[in-house]
Amino acid sequence: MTNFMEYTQALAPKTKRIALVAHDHMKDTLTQWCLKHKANLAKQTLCATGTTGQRIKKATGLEVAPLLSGPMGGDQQIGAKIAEQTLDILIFFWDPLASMPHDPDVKALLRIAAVWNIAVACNPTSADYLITSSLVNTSYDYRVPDYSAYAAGRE
Ligand SMILES: O=C(CO)COP(=O)(O)O
Repeated sequence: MTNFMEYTQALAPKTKRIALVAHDHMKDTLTQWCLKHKANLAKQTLCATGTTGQRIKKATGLEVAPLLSGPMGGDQQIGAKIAEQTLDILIFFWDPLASMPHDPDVKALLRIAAVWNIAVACNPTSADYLITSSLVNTSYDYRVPDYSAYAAGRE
């Protein structure tokens, strides 16, 4: 298995670290989206949950660091990267028309992405806007929220 941290450290600081995830009915959509933005994505550091990553790799030839399959803990692995501040962007085409056995993991991933103020896109239109943003290919450093006042208020 390729080490995502090694990728991250070896690449230029402008490179954004992006996680790609799609539920089964959305995998074709994400694969098409990756083909459309292949040139841009090739400049970034990519990781993906198991099955999603295999599909993207096969369709695009992009280098994608593999994680576990979503229901087996892949969503949680991505959540851990966000909490450790080693991920900048989450592209997650979750399925709005199906329930998932690992729904708590899906919800936890979206929650932790909001907590750490990372960029998230959940559909192709938002993902188009995000990946074509001038911020993607700069060393723009997003602000990590300060929740100390909130924590103090709860004591
Ligand atoms: O279930 C997923 C995200 O919640 C995606 O997992 P796979 O990429 O392994 O299908």
